[in-house]
Amino acid sequence: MHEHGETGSTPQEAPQRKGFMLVLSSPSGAGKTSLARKLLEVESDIAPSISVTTRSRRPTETDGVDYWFVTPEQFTAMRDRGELLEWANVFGNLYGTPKMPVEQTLEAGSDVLFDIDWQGGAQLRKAAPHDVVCVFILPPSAEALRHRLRSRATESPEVIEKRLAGAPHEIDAWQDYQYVIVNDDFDQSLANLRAILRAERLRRERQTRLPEFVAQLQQEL
Ligand SMILES: Nc1ncnc2c1ncn2[C@@H]1O[C@H](COP(=O)(O)OP(=O)(O)OP(=O)(O)O)[C@@H](O)[C@H]1O
Ligand SMILES: Nc1nc2c(ncn2[C@@H]2O[C@H](COP(=O)(O)O)[C@@H](O)[C@H]2O)c(=O)[nH]1
Repeated sequence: MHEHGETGSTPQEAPQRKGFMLVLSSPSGAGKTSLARKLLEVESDIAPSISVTTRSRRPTETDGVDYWFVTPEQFTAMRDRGELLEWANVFGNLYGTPKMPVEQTLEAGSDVLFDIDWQGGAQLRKAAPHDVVCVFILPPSAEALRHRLRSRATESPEVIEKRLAGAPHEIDAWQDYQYVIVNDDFDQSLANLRAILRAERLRRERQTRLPEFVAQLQQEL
């Protein structure tokens, strides 16, 4: 039975949330970018962190949407000015997270979604252990990973083989992540990711108005 409004008491303001950082990492080609894109389409109150990178832009990518594409000099200058929340060298290119947009989104009470490697995940966990939720995405098999990376064909065959060769080492990080999703069926993986997001939003410590709400509730009873 829906009891709301039946007592005649004044409806109270809904408790508000504290935003958190949702980090997706995986070996290259496991599907984290596809899952991240879809999650942003179907969920609200979550914004992507747009990284800066020195990697060349793929034809399918847009500057300022997928990444901010910068020169090594621009990257180093940003890093040295302390403008990056984390950064790493991944497969010979530099990648980093601009600090200010993340801080602004969190302060506004929304969540931030990161598609970053294990080195970045470790740096964020160290900087803000209570505000980071880490999800590791695994491929269902070695063959599936090879197939996904090769058929995506966004890199040269040499770079694809380099990324595949690095996969066992990247996978080593899986035990540092709170959640693990084996990305076999895409829709199921998305549903699991949405379940994580929903549950993490309900954590007591993220519902910032709960103490007042509960105190008022107890007073009125
Ligand atoms: N569950 C899935 N089943 C089949 N194909 C998938 C699945 N998830 C993603 N893919 C495909 O696998 C390829 C790699 O996915 P994606 O680019 O999202 O990987 P990634 O983890 O972000 O890789 P990278 O780290 O290299 O950026 C894409 O072509 C994508 O469409
Ligand atoms: N530590 C960081 N890693 C990042 C960041 N942005 C992306 N990445 C990771 O790099 C690899 C390769 O990405 P690709 O787009 O070239 O395929 C992948 O694991 C990304 O998650 C970042 O800002 N920091």
